[in-house]
Amino acid sequence: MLRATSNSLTKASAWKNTAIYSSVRNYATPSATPAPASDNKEKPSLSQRLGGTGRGKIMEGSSDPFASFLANAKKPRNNNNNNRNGTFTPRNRKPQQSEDQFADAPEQPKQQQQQRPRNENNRNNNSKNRNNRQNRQNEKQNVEGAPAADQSNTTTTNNNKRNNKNNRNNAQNGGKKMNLRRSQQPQEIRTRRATTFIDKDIDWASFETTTLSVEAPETQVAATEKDSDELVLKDAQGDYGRYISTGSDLTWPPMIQGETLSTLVGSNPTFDLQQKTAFMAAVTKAINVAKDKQKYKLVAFPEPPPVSPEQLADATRLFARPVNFIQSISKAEQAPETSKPEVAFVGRSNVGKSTLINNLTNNSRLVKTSNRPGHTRLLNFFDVGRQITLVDMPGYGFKSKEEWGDLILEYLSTRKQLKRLFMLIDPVAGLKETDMQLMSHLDKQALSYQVILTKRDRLSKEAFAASKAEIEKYLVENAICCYPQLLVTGKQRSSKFNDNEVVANEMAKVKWAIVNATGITVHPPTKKTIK
Ligand SMILES: Nc1nc2c(ncn2[C@@H]2O[C@H](COP(=O)(O)OP(=O)(O)OP(=O)(O)O)[C@@H](O)[C@H]2O)c(=O)[nH]1
Ligand SMILES: [Mg+2]
Repeated sequence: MLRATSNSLTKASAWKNTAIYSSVRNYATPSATPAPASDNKEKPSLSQRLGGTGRGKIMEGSSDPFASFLANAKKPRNNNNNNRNGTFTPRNRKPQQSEDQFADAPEQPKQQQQQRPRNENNRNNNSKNRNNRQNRQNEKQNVEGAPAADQSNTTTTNNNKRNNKNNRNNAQNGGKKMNLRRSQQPQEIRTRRATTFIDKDIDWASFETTTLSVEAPETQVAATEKDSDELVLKDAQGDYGRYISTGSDLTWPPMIQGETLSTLVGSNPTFDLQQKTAFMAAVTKAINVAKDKQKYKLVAFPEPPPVSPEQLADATRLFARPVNFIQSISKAEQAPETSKPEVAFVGRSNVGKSTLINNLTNNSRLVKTSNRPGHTRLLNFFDVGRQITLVDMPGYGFKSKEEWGDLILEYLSTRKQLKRLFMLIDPVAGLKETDMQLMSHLDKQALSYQVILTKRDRLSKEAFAASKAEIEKYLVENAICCYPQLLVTGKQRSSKFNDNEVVANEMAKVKWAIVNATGITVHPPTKKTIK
């Protein structure tokens, strides 16, 4: 078991041994060793540096991310082996860890066995198929991240089509059903050591160095109309929308907590220095014009307006359009180059991410699902109606692997097309430590996310309401970039708990939330569809 409380480990060193730390270190806070808290007190605050009066807060226990960003912004980032500090860090090298830290993680040989062929179709095809060589070649391409869609161009026979279908499934599931000889497997796969990406045994909260809080709307002091006008951040509609992305229909409240934003902006590497500087200058100005600075705090989350029948119809129309698998990737830089807005689904393994994508698109065969946790192993991209992209992700927590966590975090940190992350939570299990840890990470990265409660059909009305209330309470008290409205999904089936009509309505709301997050206008129906 992973023991963060082990005497041999200090808290700080345990934190450094985690995947999320190493990812944050590489993408968010370039300095390898955070400066001690005492050092930070000496520095001028962020808003002071920007000409303000010093409300910008220096993060305790780590270097100011904005300062780090300034220091390192010009340095080219090498994705291979060199980190931003110019120090050599082999990509697969693990952070130092004590021998027993990942003692529960299965060693690699077991993993290799899992990746040996288990696909009935594949095996049959391989024994009978005269196009074995082509089949193997296709599989190899899959492993290397080649888009499955491209492979369909090469199909000429039925056998080949079957092979491609298998290969596509292989691609989506991380090559799990590969029929490669050991010597053909990429070195990277063979040498990996299985472990979980965020482990529940770690007391993550104790490693927090920054406290970001949200005040409930009732406790806020109303601004005068003039102040409000001055405080409105017009820039929010532009490049900075992502920091406070709430969808096109929402009006963001006039005041924003400068401390929170300075932390968020500073730690988000997606925007360039110029953008950050301009944005922070605007925030600093907004904070400074407030008459009583102590009273002006973040105005929590905006309330979402009710969804109109027309909006629901628009969303339903979009998801009735053709859906195509685009590509599976094992490295963030392989992500398809598309300008379409994107939403991604993240959550613990087995929470129902892949199933939700199937339900949304009404195609139960689009993504492979399984009651075995850890089924999806790559990021899978799907085009919906040529307007938006959906991304299915591997799960974290039970049966997850460190490299999947790295892949997810790298994708989240670098993908500009990403408009909102949908975070799935199973209300039967409730919020887990790993969920909270990810939320905290997203808050620091200023990535907006919305919670979807899955498996509604597995709980009675009362039990579901209780679980939902508990999760909502946590979000209100802790989450920052979380969209205020919780969504719900469940299987359409007759069970003593289930109300199919309610579940169908909820699904329409999820569809609308996606349309809203991406900010698209759904194309009107064509003449053909009107007939
Ligand atoms: N009853 C019920 N079962 C569900 C629901 N959604 C998913 N499941 C089941 O939960 C299991 C896991 O579903 P997946 O969609 O594969 O879960 P995942 O989050 O993609 O899992 P990984 O790929 O392993 O991370 C499957 O057996 C699904 O049938 C739901 O809303 N209700
Ligand atoms: Mg899945």
